[in-house]
Amino acid sequence: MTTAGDDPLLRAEGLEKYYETADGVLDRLFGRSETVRAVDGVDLEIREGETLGLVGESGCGKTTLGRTLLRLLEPTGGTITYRGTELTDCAPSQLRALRTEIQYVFQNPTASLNPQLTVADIVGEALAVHDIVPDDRRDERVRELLETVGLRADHAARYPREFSGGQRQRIGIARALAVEPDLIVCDEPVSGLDVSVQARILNLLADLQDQFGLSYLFIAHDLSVVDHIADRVAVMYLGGLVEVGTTAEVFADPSHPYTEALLSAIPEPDPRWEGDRIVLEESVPSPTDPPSGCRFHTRCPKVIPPAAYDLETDTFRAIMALRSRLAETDPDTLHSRLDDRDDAAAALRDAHGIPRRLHDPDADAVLTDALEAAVAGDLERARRRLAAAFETPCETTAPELTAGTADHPIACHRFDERFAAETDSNENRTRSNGTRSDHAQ
Ligand SMILES: Nc1ncnc2c1ncn2[C@@H]1O[C@H](COP(=O)(O)OP(=O)(O)OP(=O)(O)O)[C@@H](O)[C@H]1O
Repeated sequence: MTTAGDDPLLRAEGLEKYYETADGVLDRLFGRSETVRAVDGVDLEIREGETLGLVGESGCGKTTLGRTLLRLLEPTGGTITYRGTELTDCAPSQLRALRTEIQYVFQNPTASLNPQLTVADIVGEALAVHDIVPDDRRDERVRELLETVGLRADHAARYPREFSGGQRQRIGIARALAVEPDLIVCDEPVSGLDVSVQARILNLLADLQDQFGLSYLFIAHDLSVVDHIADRVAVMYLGGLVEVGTTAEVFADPSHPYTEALLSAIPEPDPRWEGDRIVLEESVPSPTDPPSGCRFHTRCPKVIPPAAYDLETDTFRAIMALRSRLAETDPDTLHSRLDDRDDAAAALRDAHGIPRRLHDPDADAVLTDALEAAVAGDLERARRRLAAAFETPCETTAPELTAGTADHPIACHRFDERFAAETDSNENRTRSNGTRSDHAQ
């Protein structure tokens, strides 16, 4: 279906969409506004005739990216090029013309269809606005479109409320098709529908693609849906893409730890999937204050431990959790909780799942010193000691979507040669886990 190697149909480079949360002038005046970095430097290509799946947890910025690509939302940075024309520079009249070529199918068909209008009006409106067919042919064209999406021609006279969820989504698809687009952004088009209805809508989209040579950006949080429909998949985390590749490759051999975790969470994983189930702790951090370096490092099961110490990833993750707990803790609160405990330092280790003695004596000495400082009330020293000693490259350097291959790029230091030494020594530790474990000490 794809024509890899040709110029892409649409290309986004360094695309950004930041929201300002200030409600008005007063909020801005008193500095009560926050910047939500919903899409933060995305490079993306959609190729002619392909379906590109866009996946990620709720709040990662998928909808914002989809809508910004069409300039339904104004980008705050970066460029979007469609068939060689830069959308970000387009005058409104040119953009209106291009809108016939790129369409959007909304997640919630009920909310996106005006309940006051008949189906003929809803689908016909697009024909009229863009002057697609002469007025006297409009009704006929609406009836044809309804039949194309598997509805009956006589449904034209009815109102959206008279249809089921799946039928409403077909109306949304007919409306998008009316202007004879080349590219349709489908935003969770089957979520909320029964599984059997989902399958019928997905089949319809595939048939329409074959019939009209359409390209799709298919946004979904359900990876099994994407596995069925997408040629390639782009994985999004907290405003950025972390991995892009063919669906077959990404599903069979996910590289980014975030992709691995998403795939492992599918209720009935793909038979090609051979990894363990990975439970991601906590939810996606706020895009108003995203973590430094790799945004996923705070949740990453494979975060790279510092090269200076011989630490297993699990132990290092536990130390990171202690670090972030101490960074957030008020000194008085900590002191009052630990004050009357002789074993306060050991209790802090236990509470975070850190072994009473680390295998690496140097690492243990730093940790012991930091815990003693914390227990003595010198939280600042504890924080400094931990931050200086237990710093991961994942928190200091943001990975770019350049590791891996050109066709399967991955934004993860584990695939970046610059961090090969750290990654290799960590992999060796993990492999030798059977013979030695921090937790066995
Ligand atoms: N109009 C807005 N103003 C401020 N913040 C917004 C706005 N719209 C979305 N956001 C925030 O931007 C981030 C990305 O939201 P977005 O809806 O694009 O994510 P998503 O991956 O599509 O999530 P979902 O699957 O839940 O729709 C979220 O933190 C969201 O709260």
